[in-house]
Amino acid sequence: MEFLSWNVENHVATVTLNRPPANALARGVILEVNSLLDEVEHDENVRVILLKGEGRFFSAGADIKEFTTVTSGEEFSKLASSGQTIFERVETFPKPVIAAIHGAALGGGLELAMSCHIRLVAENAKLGLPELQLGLIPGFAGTQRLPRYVGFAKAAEMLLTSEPISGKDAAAFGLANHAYPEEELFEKAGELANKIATKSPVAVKAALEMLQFVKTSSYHEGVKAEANAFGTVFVSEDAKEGISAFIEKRQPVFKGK
Ligand SMILES: C/C=C/C(=O)SCCNC(=O)CCNC(=O)[C@H](O)C(C)(C)COP(=O)(O)OP(=O)(O)OC[C@H]1O[C@@H](n2cnc3c(N)ncnc32)[C@H](O)[C@@H]1OP(=O)(O)O
Repeated sequence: MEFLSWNVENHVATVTLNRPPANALARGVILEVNSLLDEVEHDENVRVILLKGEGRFFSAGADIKEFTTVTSGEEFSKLASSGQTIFERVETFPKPVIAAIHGAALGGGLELAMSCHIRLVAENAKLGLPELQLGLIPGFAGTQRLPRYVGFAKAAEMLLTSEPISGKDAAAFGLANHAYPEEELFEKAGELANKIATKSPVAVKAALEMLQFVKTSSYHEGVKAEANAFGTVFVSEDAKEGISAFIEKRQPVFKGK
C-alpha cells in the first residue's frame, strides 16, 4: 500500500494514514482503506482497528487539488457514492474501528472519522465540515452523520459557517468520545483499543451489528440524495471559484451561479 501503513500488536491493528502534507483523501487513499479492511476482516489476529494520521493532521479531507481533474456532475456523484460505500463498510465493519484524531479532521477526513465506531481527539484538534467554504457540500455522508452526533442545530451551524470546532468541544457535543491533551492522545487510544481487544470477538461483532439498527431508512435516502446533490453543486461556477480560491490561497467570492 502507498498511503496506509499498519502493524498489529496485542490484536490491535494500528493503521496510519500517510499522505503528506495533509493526508488528503485522494481517491487512491479511500480505495486503500477498503483494501485494508479486506486484509484485516478475516485475520483472527486482528480484533480492533485503530486509525490515525501521520504528520500534522489526521486528515484535511478530500484532495481539493484532485477535484480540478473531475469535470462532470455525474462523475462527482459517483465519486461521492463510492466514498460513501467504503465509509459505510467502515461503520458496518464487524470489528471495532477507533479514530485517534490530532491536528485536524476536516471534510472527508471528519466523514471518515464519523464512520468509525469511536473517536478520541486531541483537545486542540479542529473538527469540521468546511465544504461550503469551497462552494461545495459534503459528499461522504457528512450531512447525515454529523446531526446524528451533535444534533440538528449544531450540525447546521457547523455546515453553514464552515467553522471547525475544537476537540474539547467535539467531546462536549458528542462528536468525540473523549478529548485529551495532544501528547496523551495516542497512548489513551492504545489503552482503549487494548481494552476492547480483550472482549469476545463474537460478542463484539454482535454488539456492533445491533448498533446498526439505529439507522433509519431516511438515513439511507439522505446519503443517496447527498451524492446526487454533491454532483449538482460541484458543476456550479461557485464551486469552481471555491476550489480555485483554496488553491490560490485567497477568499472565494460566490455569485450564486
Ligand atoms: C466529499 C468530501 C469533500 C471534502 O472533503 S472537500 C475538502 C474539505 N477540507 C478542507 O476544506 C480543508 C482544507 N484545508 C485547510 O483548511 C487547511 O489546509 C488546514 C486547516 C488543514 C491546515 O492549515 P495550515 O496549517 O495553514 O496549512 P496549509 O498551508 O493550509 O496546508 C498545508 C498543505 O496541505 C495542503 N492541503 C490542505 N488541505 C488539503 C486538501 N483538503 N486537499 C489538498 N491539499 C490540501 C495545502 O494546500 C498545503 O499545501 P502546500 O504546502 O503545497 O501549499
